[in-house]
Amino acid sequence: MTIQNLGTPTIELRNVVKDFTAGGGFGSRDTFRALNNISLKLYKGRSLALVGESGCGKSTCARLITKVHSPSSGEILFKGQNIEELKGRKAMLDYRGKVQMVFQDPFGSLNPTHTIAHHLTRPLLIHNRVSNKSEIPAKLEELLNLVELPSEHLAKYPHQLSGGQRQRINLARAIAVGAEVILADEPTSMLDVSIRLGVLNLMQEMKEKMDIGFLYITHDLATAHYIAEETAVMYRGRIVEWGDTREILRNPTHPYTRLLISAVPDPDLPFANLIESEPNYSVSADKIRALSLQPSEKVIKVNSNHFALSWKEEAVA
Ligand SMILES: Nc1ncnc2c1ncn2[C@@H]1O[C@H](COP(=O)(O)OP(=O)(O)OP(=O)(O)O)[C@@H](O)[C@H]1O
Repeated sequence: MTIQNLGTPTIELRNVVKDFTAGGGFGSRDTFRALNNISLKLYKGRSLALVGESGCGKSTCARLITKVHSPSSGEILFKGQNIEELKGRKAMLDYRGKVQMVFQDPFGSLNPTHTIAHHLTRPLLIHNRVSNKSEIPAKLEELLNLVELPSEHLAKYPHQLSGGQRQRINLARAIAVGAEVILADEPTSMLDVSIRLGVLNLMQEMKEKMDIGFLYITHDLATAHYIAEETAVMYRGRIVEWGDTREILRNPTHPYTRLLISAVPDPDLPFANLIESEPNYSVSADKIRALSLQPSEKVIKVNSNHFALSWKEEAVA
């Protein structure tokens, strides 16, 4: 499917800027620009990977989408409607049900004193996902089935499950409230390497079978190709390269993306085969970071769905 005929995005960010203000001494106030002119689109049944190192602004994007913060300027649209216009308890409950977050620490978002059944029953009731309480047991079984866990887990407590199983419960909870979009913030980075792929595969299935759209937030470009058709590479509050994930991996164009790829430690990763030329980037990482900071609004079109912000080439040479 080409990007042109995907319909209205479920979530769209248009030229979003986020400034944080910190109180300085003697009443002065410092402003820090965490997001600088961010535009992106998330479609149902597709994934967008938001990739970048710590502090680049990935989680701030998610916090703006979930209305924890408001943008300083720019717009965030849900199915074409500016989310700033969502007012009232019902509209907010509806939006919060449809736009769900899954966090890095699968234990942190579960209450150790409650069973898995309790964790899944509450959202079903709060978001009116069952018309009668008698429907709950079947619904709980269905949810566990969807995330490929045996129904015996319903009676267990979070500490009795593995990290991967707990993350599956968090995904089940998002399904329980009727999520159309899941903002998954480093969802596998605290899991053992051996079970990461299983969770990514489950997200892939949720995307394909339930038409859920994912914003997959990660510092690890190597995992983006598992579930994300598209990728946006962020550096210090800006998206420096974006478009088709395989195109970006095959032909990384912005020096910062090349730096990220050259930092992937494992040459045996399947995605390493996607890079046609060895990204033997001999310039220093500090130099690339410095040049990536130089403001540029000029966009290089690499192909129909692959773009990069321009940079001063002589600064890399
Ligand atoms: N509420 C806040 N007040 C002030 N600064 C903030 C606030 N939230 C985030 N920041 C700053 O904005 C920048 C981006 O933070 P953010 O958490 O979005 O980064 P990130 O890419 O998600 O990093 P990580 O992968 O470490 O979570 C950081 O420099 C952070 O210190």
